[in-house]
Amino acid sequence: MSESGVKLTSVNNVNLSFDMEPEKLQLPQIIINDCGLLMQNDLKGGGDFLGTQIISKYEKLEQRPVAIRIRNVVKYYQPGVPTLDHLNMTVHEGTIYTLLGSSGCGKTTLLSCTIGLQNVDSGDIRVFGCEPGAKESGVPGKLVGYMPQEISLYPSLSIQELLEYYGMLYGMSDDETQERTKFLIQLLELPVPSRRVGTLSGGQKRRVSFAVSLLPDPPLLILDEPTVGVDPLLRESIWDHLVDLVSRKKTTVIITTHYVEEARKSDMIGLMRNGRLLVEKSPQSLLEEHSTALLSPIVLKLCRDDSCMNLQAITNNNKNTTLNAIPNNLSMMNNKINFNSGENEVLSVQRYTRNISKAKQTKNHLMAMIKKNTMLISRNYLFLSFLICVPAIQACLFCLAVGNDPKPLPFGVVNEDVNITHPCLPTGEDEGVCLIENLSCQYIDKIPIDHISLSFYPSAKEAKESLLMGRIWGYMMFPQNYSQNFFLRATSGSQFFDNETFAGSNIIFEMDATSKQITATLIKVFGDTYKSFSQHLLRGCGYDERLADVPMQFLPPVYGDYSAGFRDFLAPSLVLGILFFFPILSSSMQCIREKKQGTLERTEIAGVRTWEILAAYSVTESVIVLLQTALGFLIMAVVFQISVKGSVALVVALCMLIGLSGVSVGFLIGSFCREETEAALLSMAVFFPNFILAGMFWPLEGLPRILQYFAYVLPCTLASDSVRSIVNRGWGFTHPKVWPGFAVTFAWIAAYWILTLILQKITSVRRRG
Ligand SMILES: Nc1ncnc2c1ncn2[C@@H]1O[C@H](COP(=O)(O)OP(=O)(O)OP(=O)(O)O)[C@@H](O)[C@H]1O
Repeated sequence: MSESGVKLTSVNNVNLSFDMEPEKLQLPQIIINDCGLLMQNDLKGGGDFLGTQIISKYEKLEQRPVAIRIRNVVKYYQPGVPTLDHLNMTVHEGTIYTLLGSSGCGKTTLLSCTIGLQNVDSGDIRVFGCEPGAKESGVPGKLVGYMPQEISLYPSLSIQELLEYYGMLYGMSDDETQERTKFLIQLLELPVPSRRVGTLSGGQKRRVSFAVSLLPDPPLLILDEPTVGVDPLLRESIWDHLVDLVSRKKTTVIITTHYVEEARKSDMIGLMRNGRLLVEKSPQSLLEEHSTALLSPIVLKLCRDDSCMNLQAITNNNKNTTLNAIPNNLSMMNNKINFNSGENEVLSVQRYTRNISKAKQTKNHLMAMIKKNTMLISRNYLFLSFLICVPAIQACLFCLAVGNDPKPLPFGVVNEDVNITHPCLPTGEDEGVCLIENLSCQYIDKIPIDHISLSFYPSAKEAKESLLMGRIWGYMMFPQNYSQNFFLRATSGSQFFDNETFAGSNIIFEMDATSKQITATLIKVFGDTYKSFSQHLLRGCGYDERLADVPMQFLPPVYGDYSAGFRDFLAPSLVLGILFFFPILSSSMQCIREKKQGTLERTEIAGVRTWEILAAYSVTESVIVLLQTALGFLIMAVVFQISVKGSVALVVALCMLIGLSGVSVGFLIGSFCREETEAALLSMAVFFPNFILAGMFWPLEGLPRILQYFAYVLPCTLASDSVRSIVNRGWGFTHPKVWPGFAVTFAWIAAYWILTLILQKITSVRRRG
């Protein structure tokens, strides 16, 4: 400004000059400069604004204690392209600091670094004298209210529930929360508090988001574009409220906006461009310096000046220097001028720290999140019932489909022992009668027709053709004179009999053995049939039927039943496997949903730690796992008659532990996946090797030796062994086959938690670094 008036001159063809005294600048003037800048000087309404009263306020402002001090901060997302470029900024206590700047200039990044969500590559940030993110800094935490640019709210909660949730997180009493809610609803003209956030308009959602940041009445408010989508009247009242907060409570506010003129109500304006602060001045001094009543032309001019200076610098430097040596132009100049507030008192965080014990804080956080999780889950009735019933449905389907004897199996018969035109007639029981003719018919008669469906063929050639065509699983052939040969063989005692008799007394089988289960079933059925046929023959002919027995005696089993099927082996571990899988999926999805909708970050900004989030989710998921376990075992007991021989409580405890293990894996997956599909694929990739190798489907002894060692370290192997031991053998916790299942699952949960916390730490350091 020249002594004679306002004279703005800039470089590179931007020539602005007002050759008149300031007091003459009373009438609106429009000046179009060389850069096409439109400037309006309307000091009619702005006269008071530029008065001495305001200037003296600014002078006072600089003497106030410093709430936020940012020095020489550099931050890169991409190497070589600084998002924050040696940025300096000072925010005094009880002031509104407006950050202006074009889209992408780094405002949000600067705010994130200020509240400790991101770290900087170099430089120093102090908030109330502490490094943000440091222990006891209170930032992120209860000292800061942050309104992110995105909505970041739970759509299925009502406004009331949402404010109650954040109230609890911030350790507010119920009365306090109610009072603040009432006030904020009135101030921000929010809809009725029972309205769900998901049903609100974009502008209403933003106001709710604003209300959340104002709720705890923190000493520091960081608001990223709070007035976007808000009508002018409401915008006015929001600003009035901020001004009131600042003057009454000495709240410090940093706000970003694209509505430049809003910034008039702030105490300080910081104009950012390309990661640098071009100017840090009060709106009044800016208006006065540029002799205009509007801020937008000043912002435009400063940006253009900066562009022009950069261009000039590049041109000059092209001649004799490298690009790196280009000075920071306006920002450097401004930084030198404005950042001399080193002597100011720096606010101490102790001033704001309320004496609240760590335990009480953790309790508040846990209670709030458990309540919120319960509300979110219970809101979606359909999904909840699906979640609870799915393991039981899966177990039912498995029990129905797996482990039953395959039947009836089509099988061929070629009987050369009898006249084919007169195949076997039913022999009946003929108990006590020694029938030694048509023995083949007696054998066929003993075959259980519900298991084997017989088809008769005139010759082996035709039966084989049918077998090759896949119409039958095999055929049996009784050779000619089978009855005589068999009788001779059976009655020869210790005498030798010729090879012809031996061969002629065998039933010949030829089969398709591609299915192990079917082949095993057929061999067992035909073996059992032979035994009952022999016993019948021996009995009828006056011999001891025990001669038909294999000379081995099997005592009754100590555990289980010789007739038990595959289902009895599979069912307990199957339920365990399903209870492991579903929590992996649901918790990884929830984690990603919270990340994507920004609510996880918002919860962290409220000072909640990762382990608390994990613990709260574990509690709500445990209730679901409990219901899933109860329903799964109830259906298995009632429908499939699988009884639990041991302690039901022990089975439930192990199932819950496995469910928690699933929740923890889910969180681990959710921590490093960005999309739901990635998480779903990874969940399956984690689950299936576990399911297959953990001896859930097939005995571990069936695995190659080297895989067996590997299988023992998997999370579900010993647990599955344990659950089988409890259900089928009735063993107690102290049995060496039972407690390791609990111990290993517990150890795995601890390992998942540690890994998740480490991962969170790394990602947050990377996010910050
Ligand atoms: N996580 C990230 N990874 C990589 N680049 C990022 C990331 N976040 C922001 N950026 C980039 O950093 C620059 C500054 O972004 P930032 O969000 O801070 O700008 P802004 O001034 O807040 O913009 P707007 O006014 O549009 O919100 C942009 O170029 C943006 O693309």
